[in-house]
Amino acid sequence: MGGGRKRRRDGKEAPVIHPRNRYAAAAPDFAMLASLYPSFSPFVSVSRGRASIDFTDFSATRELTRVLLLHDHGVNWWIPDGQLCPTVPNRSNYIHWIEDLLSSDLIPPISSSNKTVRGFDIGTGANCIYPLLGASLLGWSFVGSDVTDVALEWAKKNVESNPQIANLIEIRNAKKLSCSSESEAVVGEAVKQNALEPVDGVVKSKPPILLGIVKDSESFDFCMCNPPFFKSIEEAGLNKKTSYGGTAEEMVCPGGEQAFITHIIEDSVSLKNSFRWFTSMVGRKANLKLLVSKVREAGASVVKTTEFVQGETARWGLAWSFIVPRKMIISSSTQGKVSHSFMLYGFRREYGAFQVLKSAETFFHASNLSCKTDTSLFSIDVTLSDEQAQAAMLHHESDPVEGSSAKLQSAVTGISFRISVFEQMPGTLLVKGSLLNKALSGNPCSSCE
Ligand SMILES: C[S@@+](CC[C@H](N)C(=O)[O-])C[C@H]1O[C@@H](n2cnc3c(N)ncnc32)[C@H](O)[C@@H]1O
Repeated sequence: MGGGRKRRRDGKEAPVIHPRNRYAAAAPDFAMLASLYPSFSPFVSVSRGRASIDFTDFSATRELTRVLLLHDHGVNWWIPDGQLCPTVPNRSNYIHWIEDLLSSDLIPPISSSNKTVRGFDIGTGANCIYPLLGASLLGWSFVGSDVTDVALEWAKKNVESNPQIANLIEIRNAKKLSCSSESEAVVGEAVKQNALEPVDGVVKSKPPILLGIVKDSESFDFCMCNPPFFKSIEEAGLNKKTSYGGTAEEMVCPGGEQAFITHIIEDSVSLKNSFRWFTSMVGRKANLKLLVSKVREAGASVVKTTEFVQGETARWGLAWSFIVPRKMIISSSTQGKVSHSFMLYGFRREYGAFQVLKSAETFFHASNLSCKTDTSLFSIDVTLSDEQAQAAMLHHESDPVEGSSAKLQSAVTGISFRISVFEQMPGTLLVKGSLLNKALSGNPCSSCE
Protein backbone atom coordinates (compact mmCIF):
# COMPACT_ATOMS: atom_id res chain seq x y z
CA MET A 1 0.00 0.00 0.00
CA GLY A 2 3.03 2.24 0.41
CA GLY A 3 4.06 4.91 -2.08
CA GLY A 4 0.71 6.75 -2.13
CA ARG A 5 -2.04 6.48 -4.73
CA LYS A 6 -1.10 5.55 -8.29
CA ARG A 7 -1.96 7.92 -11.11
CA ARG A 8 -3.74 6.89 -14.28
CA ARG A 9 -2.89 7.95 -17.80
CA ASP A 10 -5.49 10.74 -17.55
CA GLY A 11 -3.64 12.09 -14.49
CA LYS A 12 -6.43 11.16 -12.07
CA GLU A 13 -5.64 9.13 -8.98
CA ALA A 14 -6.53 5.46 -9.27
CA PRO A 15 -8.95 4.31 -6.57
CA VAL A 16 -7.52 2.17 -3.82
CA ILE A 17 -9.08 -0.51 -1.66
CA HIS A 18 -10.95 1.10 1.25
CA PRO A 19 -8.46 1.73 4.10
CA ARG A 20 -10.75 0.00 6.62
CA ASN A 21 -11.15 -3.07 4.39
CA ARG A 22 -9.56 -5.92 6.30
CA TYR A 23 -7.67 -6.89 3.13
CA ALA A 24 -6.25 -3.37 2.59
CA ALA A 25 -2.93 -4.10 4.26
CA ALA A 26 -2.47 -7.62 2.91
CA ALA A 27 -4.33 -9.82 0.43
CA PRO A 28 -5.67 -13.15 1.73
CA ASP A 29 -2.93 -15.66 2.48
CA PHE A 30 -3.92 -18.71 0.42
CA ALA A 31 -1.16 -20.94 1.83
CA MET A 32 -2.20 -20.22 5.40
CA LEU A 33 -5.90 -20.81 4.56
CA ALA A 34 -5.02 -24.09 2.81
CA SER A 35 -3.14 -25.29 5.89
CA LEU A 36 -6.12 -24.48 8.12
CA TYR A 37 -8.97 -25.66 5.88
CA PRO A 38 -8.49 -29.09 4.25
CA SER A 39 -11.47 -28.48 1.89
CA PHE A 40 -9.65 -25.43 0.44
CA SER A 41 -6.26 -27.09 0.15
CA PRO A 42 -6.95 -29.03 -3.15
CA PHE A 43 -7.66 -25.72 -4.92
CA VAL A 44 -4.34 -24.12 -3.98
CA SER A 45 -1.21 -24.46 -6.08
CA VAL A 46 2.20 -22.94 -5.45
CA SER A 47 4.28 -21.46 -8.23
CA ARG A 48 7.62 -19.66 -7.64
CA GLY A 49 6.86 -19.66 -3.93
CA ARG A 50 3.49 -17.95 -4.45
CA ALA A 51 0.25 -19.74 -3.51
CA SER A 52 -2.79 -19.12 -5.71
CA ILE A 53 -6.02 -20.66 -6.95
CA ASP A 54 -7.51 -21.13 -10.41
CA PHE A 55 -9.93 -18.19 -10.65
CA THR A 56 -11.59 -19.72 -13.73
CA ASP A 57 -12.81 -22.63 -11.58
CA PHE A 58 -16.17 -21.81 -9.93
CA SER A 59 -15.60 -24.44 -7.22
CA ALA A 60 -12.32 -22.75 -6.30
CA THR A 61 -13.71 -19.20 -6.12
CA ARG A 62 -16.71 -20.42 -4.10
CA GLU A 63 -14.47 -22.30 -1.66
CA LEU A 64 -12.26 -19.21 -1.30
CA THR A 65 -15.31 -17.09 -0.44
CA ARG A 66 -16.49 -19.74 2.02
CA VAL A 67 -13.17 -19.89 3.90
CA LEU A 68 -12.70 -16.09 3.92
CA LEU A 69 -16.17 -15.57 5.39
CA LEU A 70 -15.53 -18.28 7.97
CA HIS A 71 -11.94 -17.41 8.87
CA ASP A 72 -12.14 -13.62 8.84
CA HIS A 73 -15.80 -12.99 9.70
CA GLY A 74 -16.95 -16.10 11.60
CA VAL A 75 -19.73 -16.55 9.02
CA ASN A 76 -20.99 -19.95 7.78
CA TRP A 77 -21.91 -19.71 4.12
CA TRP A 78 -22.72 -21.67 0.98
CA ILE A 79 -24.44 -21.28 -2.43
CA PRO A 80 -25.61 -23.81 -5.01
CA ASP A 81 -23.62 -24.37 -8.23
CA GLY A 82 -23.84 -21.53 -10.72
CA GLN A 83 -25.24 -18.86 -8.37
CA LEU A 84 -23.36 -15.57 -8.23
CA CYS A 85 -20.30 -15.97 -6.00
CA PRO A 86 -19.23 -12.73 -4.29
CA THR A 87 -15.61 -11.75 -3.73
CA VAL A 88 -15.34 -10.77 -0.09
CA PRO A 89 -12.75 -7.93 -0.41
CA ASN A 90 -14.74 -6.25 -3.21
CA ARG A 91 -18.10 -6.45 -1.48
CA SER A 92 -16.51 -5.11 1.75
CA ASN A 93 -15.56 -1.86 -0.04
CA TYR A 94 -19.23 -1.01 -0.66
CA ILE A 95 -20.07 -1.68 3.03
CA HIS A 96 -17.25 0.61 4.20
CA TRP A 97 -18.29 3.36 1.77
CA ILE A 98 -21.79 3.27 3.27
CA GLU A 99 -20.18 3.39 6.71
CA ASP A 100 -18.42 6.62 5.58
CA LEU A 101 -21.69 8.10 4.30
CA LEU A 102 -23.46 7.32 7.57
CA SER A 103 -20.70 8.83 9.69
CA SER A 104 -20.49 12.02 7.59
CA ASP A 105 -22.42 14.89 9.13
CA LEU A 106 -23.40 16.21 5.71
CA ILE A 107 -27.00 15.28 6.39
CA PRO A 108 -28.55 14.71 9.82
CA PRO A 109 -29.52 11.19 10.91
CA ILE A 110 -33.12 10.08 10.51
CA SER A 111 -34.95 10.35 13.81
CA SER A 112 -35.30 6.90 15.24
CA SER A 113 -35.15 5.63 18.79
CA ASN A 114 -33.41 2.47 17.56
CA LYS A 115 -29.62 2.95 17.68
CA THR A 116 -28.86 -0.06 15.44
CA VAL A 117 -28.08 0.98 11.87
CA ARG A 118 -30.77 -0.45 9.57
CA GLY A 119 -30.17 -1.14 5.89
CA PHE A 120 -32.16 -2.50 2.97
CA ASP A 121 -30.27 -4.73 0.51
CA ILE A 122 -32.12 -4.75 -2.82
CA GLY A 123 -31.53 -8.10 -4.55
CA THR A 124 -29.62 -9.80 -1.77
CA GLY A 125 -29.13 -12.96 -3.88
CA ALA A 126 -28.64 -16.53 -2.71
CA ASN A 127 -25.30 -15.36 -1.32
CA CYS A 128 -26.88 -12.70 0.97
CA ILE A 129 -23.41 -11.18 1.07
CA TYR A 130 -24.15 -7.60 2.11
CA PRO A 131 -26.35 -8.42 5.11
CA LEU A 132 -23.86 -11.09 6.26
CA LEU A 133 -20.91 -8.69 5.98
CA GLY A 134 -22.75 -5.65 7.40
CA ALA A 135 -24.09 -7.60 10.38
CA SER A 136 -20.83 -9.45 11.17
CA LEU A 137 -18.46 -6.50 10.61
CA LEU A 138 -20.54 -3.65 12.00
CA GLY A 139 -23.57 -5.06 13.82
CA TRP A 140 -25.99 -3.51 11.29
CA SER A 141 -29.47 -4.94 10.82
CA PHE A 142 -30.88 -5.60 7.35
CA VAL A 143 -33.87 -6.39 5.26
CA GLY A 144 -32.62 -8.29 2.22
CA SER A 145 -35.07 -8.60 -0.68
CA ASP A 146 -35.11 -10.83 -3.74
CA VAL A 147 -37.48 -12.24 -6.33
CA THR A 148 -36.22 -15.71 -7.24
CA ASP A 149 -37.08 -18.84 -5.28
CA VAL A 150 -33.48 -20.01 -5.18
CA ALA A 151 -32.22 -16.65 -3.88
CA LEU A 152 -34.92 -16.44 -1.21
CA GLU A 153 -34.34 -20.06 -0.11
CA TRP A 154 -30.54 -19.82 0.08
CA ALA A 155 -30.42 -16.35 1.56
CA LYS A 156 -32.61 -17.65 4.40
CA LYS A 157 -30.38 -20.74 4.77
CA ASN A 158 -27.29 -18.53 4.97
CA VAL A 159 -28.93 -16.40 7.67
CA GLU A 160 -30.10 -19.43 9.69
CA SER A 161 -26.59 -20.95 9.57
CA ASN A 162 -25.37 -17.94 11.57
CA PRO A 163 -27.33 -17.76 14.83
CA GLN A 164 -24.96 -15.06 16.15
CA ILE A 165 -26.36 -12.54 13.62
CA ALA A 166 -29.59 -14.22 12.44
CA ASN A 167 -31.78 -11.87 14.48
CA LEU A 168 -30.30 -8.91 12.58
CA ILE A 169 -31.36 -10.09 9.10
CA GLU A 170 -34.83 -10.45 7.56
CA ILE A 171 -35.22 -11.89 4.07
CA ARG A 172 -38.19 -10.40 2.22
CA ASN A 173 -39.93 -11.70 -0.90
CA ALA A 174 -40.22 -8.80 -3.37
CA LYS A 175 -42.20 -10.80 -5.92
CA LYS A 176 -45.53 -9.64 -4.64
CA LEU A 177 -46.47 -6.05 -4.07
CA SER A 178 -47.58 -5.63 -0.48
CA CYS A 179 -51.13 -4.36 -0.27
CA SER A 180 -51.11 -1.91 2.60
CA SER A 181 -53.39 1.07 2.14
CA GLU A 182 -50.43 3.47 2.20
CA SER A 183 -48.63 1.44 -0.46
CA GLU A 184 -51.75 1.41 -2.64
CA ALA A 185 -51.95 5.18 -2.42
CA VAL A 186 -48.26 5.56 -3.22
CA VAL A 187 -48.47 3.08 -6.11
CA GLY A 188 -51.52 4.96 -7.43
CA GLU A 189 -49.46 8.14 -7.40
CA ALA A 190 -46.61 6.33 -9.19
CA VAL A 191 -49.05 5.26 -11.93
CA LYS A 192 -50.02 8.90 -12.41
CA GLN A 193 -46.34 9.79 -12.69
CA ASN A 194 -45.73 7.06 -15.27
CA ALA A 195 -43.56 4.92 -12.99
CA LEU A 196 -46.00 2.13 -13.76
CA GLU A 197 -47.11 1.66 -17.32
CA PRO A 198 -50.73 1.05 -18.36
CA VAL A 199 -50.74 -1.53 -21.16
CA ASP A 200 -54.02 -2.00 -23.08
CA GLY A 201 -55.82 -0.19 -20.30
CA VAL A 202 -54.43 -2.58 -17.70
CA VAL A 203 -51.73 -1.37 -15.36
CA LYS A 204 -48.74 -3.60 -15.93
CA SER A 205 -46.45 -3.00 -13.02
CA LYS A 206 -42.69 -3.14 -13.26
CA PRO A 207 -41.41 -5.70 -10.76
CA PRO A 208 -41.51 -3.89 -7.42
CA ILE A 209 -38.18 -2.89 -5.95
CA LEU A 210 -38.75 -0.63 -2.95
CA LEU A 211 -42.22 0.82 -3.33
CA GLY A 212 -44.69 -1.67 -1.87
CA ILE A 213 -41.88 -3.78 -0.40
CA VAL A 214 -40.89 -1.25 2.25
CA LYS A 215 -43.65 -1.39 4.83
CA ASP A 216 -45.65 1.58 6.07
CA SER A 217 -43.81 3.57 8.73
CA GLU A 218 -40.56 1.60 8.23
CA SER A 219 -37.42 3.70 8.09
CA PHE A 220 -33.88 2.81 7.07
CA ASP A 221 -30.50 4.47 7.34
CA PHE A 222 -29.66 3.34 3.82
CA CYS A 223 -30.49 1.05 0.96
CA MET A 224 -27.88 -0.64 -1.18
CA CYS A 225 -27.97 -2.64 -4.39
CA ASN A 226 -25.74 -4.64 -6.67
CA PRO A 227 -28.18 -4.56 -9.59
CA PRO A 228 -28.52 -6.92 -12.54
CA PHE A 229 -26.11 -5.03 -14.80
CA PHE A 230 -26.99 -6.42 -18.22
CA LYS A 231 -29.81 -6.19 -20.78
CA SER A 232 -29.21 -9.72 -22.06
CA ILE A 233 -27.22 -12.79 -21.12
CA GLU A 234 -25.16 -12.23 -24.30
CA GLU A 235 -24.23 -8.78 -23.03
CA ALA A 236 -23.22 -10.33 -19.71
CA GLY A 237 -20.72 -12.35 -21.74
CA LEU A 238 -18.17 -14.57 -20.18
CA ASN A 239 -15.12 -13.29 -18.42
CA LYS A 240 -12.67 -16.01 -19.38
CA LYS A 241 -10.22 -14.88 -16.70
CA THR A 242 -12.53 -15.61 -13.77
CA SER A 243 -15.51 -17.76 -12.86
CA TYR A 244 -17.84 -16.32 -10.28
CA GLY A 245 -21.06 -17.92 -11.56
CA GLY A 246 -24.15 -15.76 -11.97
CA THR A 247 -27.43 -16.93 -13.51
CA ALA A 248 -29.51 -14.92 -16.01
CA GLU A 249 -31.96 -14.00 -13.22
CA GLU A 250 -29.10 -12.53 -11.22
CA MET A 251 -27.25 -10.73 -14.00
CA VAL A 252 -29.94 -9.63 -16.45
CA CYS A 253 -33.05 -7.45 -16.38
CA PRO A 254 -35.00 -5.62 -19.09
CA GLY A 255 -33.13 -2.37 -19.76
CA GLY A 256 -30.11 -3.49 -17.71
CA GLU A 257 -28.74 -1.57 -14.74
CA GLN A 258 -29.89 1.76 -16.15
CA ALA A 259 -33.56 0.70 -16.03
CA PHE A 260 -33.17 -1.04 -12.65
CA ILE A 261 -31.51 1.93 -10.94
CA THR A 262 -33.90 4.37 -12.61
CA HIS A 263 -36.69 2.36 -10.98
CA ILE A 264 -34.95 2.76 -7.59
CA ILE A 265 -34.68 6.53 -8.23
CA GLU A 266 -38.41 6.69 -9.05
CA ASP A 267 -39.25 4.75 -5.89
CA SER A 268 -36.93 6.96 -3.85
CA VAL A 269 -39.04 10.03 -4.66
CA SER A 270 -42.05 8.41 -3.01
CA LEU A 271 -39.97 7.02 -0.15
CA LYS A 272 -37.78 10.09 0.40
CA ASN A 273 -38.64 10.25 4.10
CA SER A 274 -38.09 6.53 4.72
CA PHE A 275 -34.36 6.42 3.92
CA ARG A 276 -31.45 8.60 4.93
CA TRP A 277 -29.31 7.48 2.00
CA PHE A 278 -30.29 5.69 -1.20
CA THR A 279 -27.32 3.95 -2.82
CA SER A 280 -26.55 1.62 -5.70
CA MET A 281 -23.55 0.12 -7.35
CA VAL A 282 -23.19 1.08 -11.03
CA GLY A 283 -21.34 -1.06 -13.58
CA ARG A 284 -20.72 1.43 -16.40
CA LYS A 285 -19.31 4.93 -16.13
CA ALA A 286 -21.59 6.20 -18.93
CA ASN A 287 -24.60 5.03 -16.91
CA LEU A 288 -23.24 6.71 -13.78
CA LYS A 289 -23.32 10.14 -15.46
CA LEU A 290 -26.84 9.60 -16.72
CA LEU A 291 -28.07 8.33 -13.37
CA VAL A 292 -26.51 11.30 -11.54
CA SER A 293 -28.60 13.59 -13.80
CA LYS A 294 -31.73 11.56 -13.08
CA VAL A 295 -31.12 11.77 -9.35
CA ARG A 296 -30.72 15.54 -9.59
CA GLU A 297 -33.86 15.84 -11.71
CA ALA A 298 -35.70 13.80 -9.07
CA GLY A 299 -34.86 16.60 -6.61
CA ALA A 300 -32.22 14.92 -4.43
CA SER A 301 -30.53 17.39 -2.11
CA VAL A 302 -27.20 15.54 -1.97
CA VAL A 303 -25.53 13.30 -4.55
CA LYS A 304 -22.29 11.41 -3.97
CA THR A 305 -20.31 9.06 -6.18
CA THR A 306 -17.24 6.91 -5.71
CA GLU A 307 -15.18 4.41 -7.65
CA PHE A 308 -14.60 0.99 -6.16
CA VAL A 309 -11.51 -1.14 -6.58
CA GLN A 310 -12.83 -4.36 -8.11
CA GLY A 311 -9.76 -6.22 -9.37
CA GLU A 312 -9.61 -5.56 -13.12
CA THR A 313 -13.25 -4.44 -13.39
CA ALA A 314 -14.25 -0.88 -12.55
CA ARG A 315 -17.43 -0.31 -10.55
CA TRP A 316 -18.94 2.86 -9.15
CA GLY A 317 -21.09 3.78 -6.18
CA LEU A 318 -23.95 6.26 -6.43
CA ALA A 319 -25.61 7.71 -3.31
CA TRP A 320 -28.32 10.32 -2.93
CA SER A 321 -30.57 11.75 -0.28
CA PHE A 322 -33.57 14.04 -0.04
CA ILE A 323 -32.74 15.14 3.49
CA VAL A 324 -31.86 18.83 3.69
CA PRO A 325 -28.12 19.04 4.35
CA ARG A 326 -26.67 20.82 7.30
CA LYS A 327 -25.13 24.16 6.45
CA MET A 328 -21.38 23.86 6.67
CA ILE A 329 -19.60 26.98 7.86
CA ILE A 330 -16.00 27.67 6.96
CA SER A 331 -14.84 31.00 8.23
CA SER A 332 -11.53 32.71 7.83
CA SER A 333 -10.00 35.78 9.32
CA THR A 334 -6.48 36.98 8.84
CA GLN A 335 -4.79 40.17 9.90
CA GLY A 336 -5.61 42.85 7.35
CA LYS A 337 -8.56 40.95 5.93
CA VAL A 338 -11.90 40.02 7.44
CA SER A 339 -13.95 37.57 5.52
CA HIS A 340 -16.52 35.00 6.27
CA SER A 341 -17.58 32.19 3.99
CA PHE A 342 -19.89 29.27 4.13
CA MET A 343 -21.19 26.54 1.88
CA LEU A 344 -24.83 26.04 1.08
CA TYR A 345 -25.82 22.56 -0.04
CA GLY A 346 -28.96 21.11 -1.43
CA PHE A 347 -30.24 23.80 -3.76
CA ARG A 348 -32.53 22.67 -6.53
CA ARG A 349 -31.10 23.08 -10.03
CA GLU A 350 -33.12 26.18 -10.77
CA TYR A 351 -31.58 28.08 -7.83
CA GLY A 352 -28.05 28.97 -8.83
CA ALA A 353 -25.63 31.74 -7.84
CA PHE A 354 -27.52 34.30 -9.92
CA GLN A 355 -30.86 33.68 -8.19
CA VAL A 356 -29.27 33.84 -4.74
CA LEU A 357 -27.57 37.13 -5.66
CA LYS A 358 -30.86 38.58 -6.91
CA SER A 359 -32.65 37.50 -3.70
CA ALA A 360 -29.91 39.21 -1.65
CA GLU A 361 -30.27 42.35 -3.75
CA THR A 362 -34.04 42.39 -3.18
CA PHE A 363 -33.47 41.91 0.54
CA PHE A 364 -30.99 44.82 0.79
CA HIS A 365 -33.25 47.12 -1.22
CA ALA A 366 -36.19 46.22 1.02
CA SER A 367 -33.97 47.01 4.03
CA ASN A 368 -33.26 50.44 2.54
CA LEU A 369 -29.55 49.75 2.09
CA SER A 370 -27.54 51.02 -0.83
CA CYS A 371 -26.19 48.18 -2.94
CA LYS A 372 -24.67 47.56 -6.34
CA THR A 373 -24.76 44.19 -8.07
CA ASP A 374 -22.08 43.05 -10.51
CA THR A 375 -23.52 40.02 -12.29
CA SER A 376 -20.30 39.35 -14.17
CA LEU A 377 -18.44 38.95 -10.84
CA PHE A 378 -21.44 37.35 -9.11
CA SER A 379 -21.02 39.87 -6.32
CA ILE A 380 -23.00 42.57 -4.59
CA ASP A 381 -21.46 45.56 -2.76
CA VAL A 382 -23.48 46.91 0.14
CA THR A 383 -22.90 50.22 1.87
CA LEU A 384 -24.36 51.25 5.20
CA SER A 385 -24.54 54.94 6.08
CA ASP A 386 -23.01 56.11 9.39
CA GLU A 387 -26.43 55.94 11.04
CA GLN A 388 -27.23 52.51 9.62
CA ALA A 389 -23.82 51.21 10.68
CA GLN A 390 -24.21 52.61 14.22
CA ALA A 391 -27.70 51.14 14.44
CA ALA A 392 -26.43 47.76 13.27
CA MET A 393 -23.65 47.83 15.90
CA LEU A 394 -26.06 48.75 18.69
CA HIS A 395 -28.44 46.05 17.54
CA HIS A 396 -25.65 43.48 17.65
CA GLU A 397 -26.09 42.69 21.35
CA SER A 398 -24.69 39.16 21.17
CA ASP A 399 -21.11 40.26 20.59
CA PRO A 400 -19.04 37.65 22.42
CA VAL A 401 -16.07 39.92 23.13
CA GLU A 402 -16.76 42.65 25.62
CA GLY A 403 -16.02 46.12 24.29
CA SER A 404 -15.36 45.07 20.67
CA SER A 405 -18.67 46.59 19.56
CA ALA A 406 -17.77 49.87 21.19
CA LYS A 407 -14.33 49.79 19.54
CA LEU A 408 -15.97 49.24 16.19
CA GLN A 409 -18.46 52.03 16.70
CA SER A 410 -15.66 54.48 17.28
CA ALA A 411 -13.97 53.27 14.06
CA VAL A 412 -17.09 53.21 11.95
CA THR A 413 -17.91 55.90 9.49
CA GLY A 414 -20.17 53.78 7.33
CA ILE A 415 -19.56 50.13 6.44
CA SER A 416 -19.08 48.63 3.01
CA PHE A 417 -18.97 44.94 2.41
CA ARG A 418 -19.06 42.61 -0.57
CA ILE A 419 -20.99 39.39 -0.90
CA SER A 420 -19.89 36.97 -3.61
CA VAL A 421 -21.69 33.79 -4.56
CA PHE A 422 -19.91 31.00 -6.41
CA GLU A 423 -21.55 27.88 -7.76
CA GLN A 424 -19.18 25.01 -6.90
CA MET A 425 -21.36 22.45 -8.67
CA PRO A 426 -25.09 22.22 -9.27
CA GLY A 427 -26.82 22.47 -5.89
CA THR A 428 -23.76 23.67 -3.95
CA LEU A 429 -22.90 27.35 -3.45
CA LEU A 430 -19.99 29.06 -1.72
CA VAL A 431 -21.04 32.38 -0.20
CA LYS A 432 -18.26 34.77 0.78
CA GLY A 433 -18.63 38.07 2.61
CA SER A 434 -15.74 40.50 3.02
CA LEU A 435 -15.43 43.97 4.51
CA LEU A 436 -14.36 46.63 2.06
CA ASN A 437 -13.53 49.35 4.63
CA LYS A 438 -9.77 49.39 5.03
CA ALA A 439 -9.96 50.87 8.54
CA LEU A 440 -12.20 48.09 9.70
CA SER A 441 -10.45 45.26 7.96
CA GLY A 442 -7.18 46.19 9.67
CA ASN A 443 -8.99 45.87 12.98
CA PRO A 444 -10.68 42.49 12.80
CA CYS A 445 -13.76 42.11 14.86
CA SER A 446 -14.38 38.74 16.45
CA SER A 447 -18.10 38.94 15.86
CA CYS A 448 -17.48 38.97 12.10
CA GLU A 449 -15.29 35.88 12.12
C1 LIG B 1 -26.33 -9.06 -9.37
S1 LIG B 1 -27.36 -9.95 -8.26
C2 LIG B 1 -26.72 -9.39 -6.70
C3 LIG B 1 -26.68 -10.45 -5.64
C4 LIG B 1 -25.89 -10.04 -4.38
N1 LIG B 1 -26.46 -8.86 -3.78
C5 LIG B 1 -24.45 -9.78 -4.72
O1 LIG B 1 -23.98 -8.64 -4.63
O2 LIG B 1 -23.77 -10.74 -5.10
C6 LIG B 1 -28.90 -9.11 -8.44
C7 LIG B 1 -30.02 -9.72 -7.62
O3 LIG B 1 -31.18 -8.91 -7.77
C8 LIG B 1 -32.32 -9.76 -7.75
N2 LIG B 1 -33.48 -9.02 -8.29
C9 LIG B 1 -33.87 -8.81 -9.56
N3 LIG B 1 -34.99 -8.05 -9.60
C10 LIG B 1 -35.30 -7.75 -8.32
C11 LIG B 1 -36.33 -6.99 -7.69
N4 LIG B 1 -37.27 -6.39 -8.40
N5 LIG B 1 -36.33 -6.91 -6.34
C12 LIG B 1 -35.37 -7.51 -5.60
N6 LIG B 1 -34.38 -8.24 -6.15
C13 LIG B 1 -34.34 -8.36 -7.48
C14 LIG B 1 -31.87 -10.95 -8.57
O4 LIG B 1 -32.67 -12.08 -8.34
C15 LIG B 1 -30.44 -11.11 -8.04
O5 LIG B 1 -30.40 -11.99 -6.95
